Amino acid sequence: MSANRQKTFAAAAALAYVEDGMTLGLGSGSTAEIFVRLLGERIKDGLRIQAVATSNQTAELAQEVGVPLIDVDHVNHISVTVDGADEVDGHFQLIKGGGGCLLREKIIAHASDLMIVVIDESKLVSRLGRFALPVEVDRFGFSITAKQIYDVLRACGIAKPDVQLRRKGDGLEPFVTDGGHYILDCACGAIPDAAMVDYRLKALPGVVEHGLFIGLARVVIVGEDTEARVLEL
Ligand SMILES: O=C(CO)[C@H](O)[C@H](O)COP(=O)(O)O
Repeated sequence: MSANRQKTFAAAAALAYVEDGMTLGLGSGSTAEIFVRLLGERIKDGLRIQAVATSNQTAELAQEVGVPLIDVDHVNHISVTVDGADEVDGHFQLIKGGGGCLLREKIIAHASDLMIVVIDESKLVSRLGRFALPVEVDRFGFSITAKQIYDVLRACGIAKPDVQLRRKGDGLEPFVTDGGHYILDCACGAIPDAAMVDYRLKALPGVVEHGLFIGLARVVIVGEDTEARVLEL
């Protein structure tokens, strides 16, 4: 069955958490985009909400489908954020950033009363690390930072980390985030202690943010072939 169908079940189930008058955080990526489109339909039917977007791409889509956006610096309170993920483990720890939006996604998730993650079944893992961990870094001295990240990952028990600068589709130019930073994709294989990696990466001066989301998600909605399964912490 298609991942797209599963993503649609998950995104549709997240609408049950949306109430009139809320300010929502809108995640990024294909599953979050399905949610934004469904939200746009609800708004046409009379739902009244406002939203902040976690990427320029999501902001453009929200405008296209009629979801009212508010400037992030004019937001007092975010009730619910709905976002996708690249991996989710049994403790609701996530790897995010496959789309390169992890910094804004983490800022908004952290500021929200509730983060809901919407995924297809393929994203559930017993241990994080099969998906390369994205780390957003300042462009200045990124090669130095890459070496430091390698050393941190080794010190965290990852035997052979592979740290690669993310490039655009053409493979020539580095990928640049909405915030103007580079992404280093760190293939780890498996991450034995995600909390330690989180702590030690954040201590590096060149690291702006990384894609480990720990202690943020409280609801995970897994799209399956015929329905969505709602997991709550
Ligand atoms: O973290 C993200 C973007 O930075 C996305 O949420 C993540 O990559 C999942 O995307 P998709 O729903 O397309 O599989």
